[in-house]
Amino acid sequence: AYHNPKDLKKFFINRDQLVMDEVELGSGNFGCVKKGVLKTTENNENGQIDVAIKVLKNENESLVKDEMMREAEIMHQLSNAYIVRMLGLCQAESLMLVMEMASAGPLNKFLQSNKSSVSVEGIVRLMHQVSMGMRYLEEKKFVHRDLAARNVLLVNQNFAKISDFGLSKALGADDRYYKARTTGKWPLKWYAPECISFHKFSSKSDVWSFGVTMWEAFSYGGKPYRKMVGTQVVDYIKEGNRLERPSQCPEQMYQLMMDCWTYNHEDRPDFQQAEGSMRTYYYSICNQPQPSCPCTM
Ligand SMILES: CS(=O)(=O)c1ccc(Nc2nc(N[C@H]3CCCC[C@@H]3N)nc3cc[nH]c(=O)c23)cc1
Repeated sequence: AYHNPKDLKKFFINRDQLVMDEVELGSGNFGCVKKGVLKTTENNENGQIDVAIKVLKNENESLVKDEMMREAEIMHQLSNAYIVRMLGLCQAESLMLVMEMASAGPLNKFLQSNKSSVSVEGIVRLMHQVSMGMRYLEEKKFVHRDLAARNVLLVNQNFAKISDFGLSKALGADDRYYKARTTGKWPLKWYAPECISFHKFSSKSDVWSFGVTMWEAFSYGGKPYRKMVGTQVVDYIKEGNRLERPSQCPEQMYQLMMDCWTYNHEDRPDFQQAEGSMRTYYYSICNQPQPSCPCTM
């Protein structure tokens, strides 16, 4: 179970501050994510913030509740422009995780329905933002363990944020990886070989997932390894095969993806290197002068 729940105490929101829509934004095996509004009284100004509320379905299971508390504890330690923020927890009809709203939703869905209006340069910008968020996680020694286009959310078509920390782990100060004791419902198509063979998760395995997420983005929300199931992908990769270059994907971006899919994690780039490659390429193609921080679009 999580420790020091009192740290999260000041993050508890009382139920009458929340107005929940019936609209369901998405769902997973934990429950669902709903649209809502958080009423605030910042410096006695009555305001309200759009929020996304993660609601547990079978609340009674303390296991699921513990998992959400651990997710909250991780998000509580993160503060970065390219990572979805947690606003607080609410214990009411069920336990709820109140998060920042990214109203354009998951990257894969957005690209599937906006192929014509998002340029390759726009995708490079979004994936550079994801690499900056992941570089921050790497520096803070957190492993995400579920990086995929479905878990990259868009504020708008120029601004991406990493979400869904349900599988994330904080590494010990001198740990180089997290060792999972049991396997779960794992997104095998996004997992590096060492995750599947040895259950070892590190920022280097997140780099592998970043490569698959890049492939999804440059395929405008395409599904990776279309004709295969997860276990077939393991052999496909072992034999040296990799996802093919999406038709719109620039050579340099495909080269970076291939580097992210280096079989041996020691020879894979880390996010400091991957972010540097993304930044160099992005600045080389975008024609407008660079604002100090790309998120001030
Ligand atoms: C374009 S849309 O109206 O379909 C739409 C869909 C989803 C969202 N937003 C979110 N979705 C989801 N969906 C989860 C649901 C469970 C599977 C993984 C998804 N990332 N998690 C979060 C979390 C924090 N903040 C969010 O805004 C958020 C916004 C709009």
